Amino acid sequence: MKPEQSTTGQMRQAIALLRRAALPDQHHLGWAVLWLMAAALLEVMGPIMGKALIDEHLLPHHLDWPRMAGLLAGLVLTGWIASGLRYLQLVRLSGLAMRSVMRLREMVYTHVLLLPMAFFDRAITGQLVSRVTNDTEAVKSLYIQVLFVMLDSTIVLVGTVCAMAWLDWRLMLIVLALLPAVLLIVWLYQRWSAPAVTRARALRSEINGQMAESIGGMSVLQASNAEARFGQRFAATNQDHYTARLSELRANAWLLRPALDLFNIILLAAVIFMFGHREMTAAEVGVLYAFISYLARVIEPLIQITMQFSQLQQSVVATARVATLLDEGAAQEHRSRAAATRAAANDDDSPAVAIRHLNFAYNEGQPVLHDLSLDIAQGDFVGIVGHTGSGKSTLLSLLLRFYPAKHGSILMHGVPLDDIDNDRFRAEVGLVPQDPFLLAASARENIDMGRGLTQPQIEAAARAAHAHDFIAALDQGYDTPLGEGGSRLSVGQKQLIAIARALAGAPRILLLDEATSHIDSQTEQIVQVALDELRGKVTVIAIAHRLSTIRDANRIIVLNHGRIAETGAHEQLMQIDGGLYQRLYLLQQLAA
Ligand SMILES: Nc1ncnc2c1ncn2[C@@H]1O[C@H](COP(=O)(O)OP(=O)(O)OP(=O)(O)O)[C@@H](O)[C@H]1O
Repeated sequence: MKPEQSTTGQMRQAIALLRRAALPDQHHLGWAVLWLMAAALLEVMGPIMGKALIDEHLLPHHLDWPRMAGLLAGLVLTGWIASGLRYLQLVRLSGLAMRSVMRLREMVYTHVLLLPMAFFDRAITGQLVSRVTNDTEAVKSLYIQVLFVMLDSTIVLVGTVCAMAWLDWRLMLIVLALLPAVLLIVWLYQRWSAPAVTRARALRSEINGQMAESIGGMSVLQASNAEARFGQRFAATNQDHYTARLSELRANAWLLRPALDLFNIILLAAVIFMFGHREMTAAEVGVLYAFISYLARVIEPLIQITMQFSQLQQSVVATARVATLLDEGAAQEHRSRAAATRAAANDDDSPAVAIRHLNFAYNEGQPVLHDLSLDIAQGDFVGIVGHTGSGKSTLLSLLLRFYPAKHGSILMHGVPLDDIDNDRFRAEVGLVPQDPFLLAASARENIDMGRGLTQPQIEAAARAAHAHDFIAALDQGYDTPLGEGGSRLSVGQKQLIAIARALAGAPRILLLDEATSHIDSQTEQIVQVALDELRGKVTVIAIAHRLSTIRDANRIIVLNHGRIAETGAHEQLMQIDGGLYQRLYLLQQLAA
């Protein structure tokens, strides 16, 4: 991920992203501001009507009943309409916020799907998931808690101060002069409670982390009889979280509320004192009433605005993190170069794979592959072996276009890899990974992978992978849910489904990345038979730690420190006395 930005940079990023996410709903924002202003105006009018009722009718005993009833009705109605408007705006903004979160999540997820493999070498899964779930959720609080509350409070504050100034500007100045004390109280509260808030938040993630870790490693945990220890660890973290939350609440109960209540009384006393100092005329009693009504409306918005600052900070940081992720460059887009692709599709003579002087390094100055050149004929079965770290998976990743081959070239059926458009490339090249990634879905869905294949196509692929019999024997056949990660199947069965999935796309080239490492010998034999049946029809390139898997390959490439050390069929390589392959083979025989 990119380095952290400055606060202004983050703010700019967050605002740009918010605008992008809320673009289709922009008119709602305009209306929200308008209605909030109307609500504030109505609220400010209430005490003015109260003042008129006291000063013009009650004190002078001028009992003009129709006008008094009108003022009273106005008092009730303005308050009622104002709270109605505020509620409607909250609903409108909540809708906008939730739609923005939905759009953002979609944007982030689809973007992550397009990121190059090099990104995932650096990324931490938990953090990425958190970007899609928690950080996008922070956008909602940015709209509702921060924007709504701040906007609402500012409008009410400005409106109230204006009304106070209209009633008695000197009194208004006194109230304004005392208000910074509210800011001081809230600032002190935030300083006092901030460590507890941060700690509570960190402990909440810790609780989630412990839970996820325990569920993920349940078999190891139970097998090691570690339930009690993990339970104690969890209880301790839970207790810490409780304590942190408690100190947060204590700061609120002991400092914030009492101090603000006290301040409210001081302000009230100051206003009454000022009135006492003047010769109070009957007309001023109404002003006193209006001022007292306004006091609460001045203090509450100020508290709200100040309290939102820390939330604003957190939301901006989270939103900026999402923006940074969206700024990550997507993988190179491979557009259709139709002419080249078509020409190659008809070129039956060119090798399935031609590698020319290929050099590769993940990190500059640390080469992994050195000047590799290799031709693989169509329909060949080629095995790649070598010590751990010799570059086998790297070569496969380059063949799969997970990383761009910057030095040297790779051609498939005569076309440079970069010139084949994405859909065609993914249809032509199938992959069976070491870890057969299965969805928590049915066997059919796991083979289909959303390609919309027909049942005969799925069944044919399953038969070719020798997976049909065990799938058909499941209680609901192809529709049997396989459980999370295929938990209802054995490792070997999962691998056969992964092979069926790769074959279902009718690839011209099939890549196997240590597909037999974790399976039993019996399933390995099934895989061998399946591969044998593909001979001549599909080009198979298989990395194998288990040399028995590729023993029958037409050709075996032995890699050593990123270079081709030996190449030939099994029998030929076994003839090389002291050769790398011979040693690897004999070692495995000894171990067996
Ligand atoms: N994503 C990566 N980023 C940086 N270096 C990497 C990355 N993947 C592999 N390497 C390095 O490249 C070298 C070759 O690794 P590679 O995985 O290709 O070897 P391998 O022959 O497939 O090994 P194994 O049999 O253990 O899977 C190793 O030194 C490894 O540390």
